[in-house]
Amino acid sequence: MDHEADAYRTDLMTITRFVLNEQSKHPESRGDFTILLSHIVLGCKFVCSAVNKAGLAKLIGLAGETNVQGEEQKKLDVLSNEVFVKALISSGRTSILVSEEDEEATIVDKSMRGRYCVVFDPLDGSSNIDCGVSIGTIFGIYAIKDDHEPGLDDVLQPGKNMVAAGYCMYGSSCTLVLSTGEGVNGFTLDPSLGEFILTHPNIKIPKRGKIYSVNEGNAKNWDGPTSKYVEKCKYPTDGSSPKSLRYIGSMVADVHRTLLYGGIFLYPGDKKSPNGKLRVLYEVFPMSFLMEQAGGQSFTGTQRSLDLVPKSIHERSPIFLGSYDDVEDIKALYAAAEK
Ligand SMILES: O=P(O)(O)OC[C@H]1O[C@](O)(COP(=O)(O)O)[C@@H](O)[C@@H]1O
Ligand SMILES: [Mg+2]
Ligand SMILES: [Mg+2]
Repeated sequence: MDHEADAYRTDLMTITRFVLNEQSKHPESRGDFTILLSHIVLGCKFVCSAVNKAGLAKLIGLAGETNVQGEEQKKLDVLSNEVFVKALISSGRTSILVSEEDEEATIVDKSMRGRYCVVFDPLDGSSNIDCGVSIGTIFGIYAIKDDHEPGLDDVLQPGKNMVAAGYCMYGSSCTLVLSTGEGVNGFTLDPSLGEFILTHPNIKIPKRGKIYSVNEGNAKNWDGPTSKYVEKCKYPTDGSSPKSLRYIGSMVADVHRTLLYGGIFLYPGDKKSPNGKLRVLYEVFPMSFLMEQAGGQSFTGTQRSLDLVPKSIHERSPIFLGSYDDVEDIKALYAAAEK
């Protein structure tokens, strides 16, 4: 194909086309999910544009201060939350929303209700915003039964009941990774088209990886199995090479690298925080769902992460996720510690 023709390619698989194709495999589908997803995609594009302008925004006023027009500058995580709440409600396809930024779940007004509940972290890794490191949005979707008054029970469900999960990473490019329970696919935003294009079809995580990813500054408070595991990453006793350490401190970016290159990401519980830091509903579950769909595993230190049944919407859990064989190793250490 010559250059000119290449510039006008219309056979590109956009995310909308991709989801419509998936929808056509399910004749009973009413298209609600496709509409919901198109609203999530719009939210991601909006936040991506705001993140790209974050440095410039300081020229007209710092977050929390007033700009030259006398308007208050919103912090990016507050702004992102508003964007997603509005996008999700206006889709007319949601009944309950749970956001990291809102203490209570939002029950959608009767007139706008639909068949889905969305749990989300509107801006993950927000402490990294000011230094330009990759950050992201994480989301998980549950379906609710028709003619059902929505309540917390609809979202306090094990992660294995999710019908879809994904994240969008605002990095050197804007990448949306999605699973509807039939594998994992990655889409990159083409800024000139304003469309997410399928660039990473059918992502499979390598069975074993060469990288471990953890905040080692917490090591003095770790339990035995986590300490032993990290020690083995650095000083393997089976003749294998030591693993490399990579830790960005943005879950989306650390998990994205783990998904593509393999290895393990861990945020364990420790003496100070027995349940770790990451939130079950909108961090642990969506990422665990994607990891399993890509052939990897996710473990809490006691069980498969997706089997957890959360009791409250902002509950936390330790998490160990990544390549199948690497997670097997940490599972074996926890099993041995129980004996
Ligand atoms: O700084 P720490 O303790 O290593 O924690 C890093 C983790 O905290 C988070 O930033 C928490 O997410 P939020 O920014 O959404 O609160 C994760 O993205 C990341 O994995
Ligand atoms: Mg987060
Ligand atoms: Mg957040």
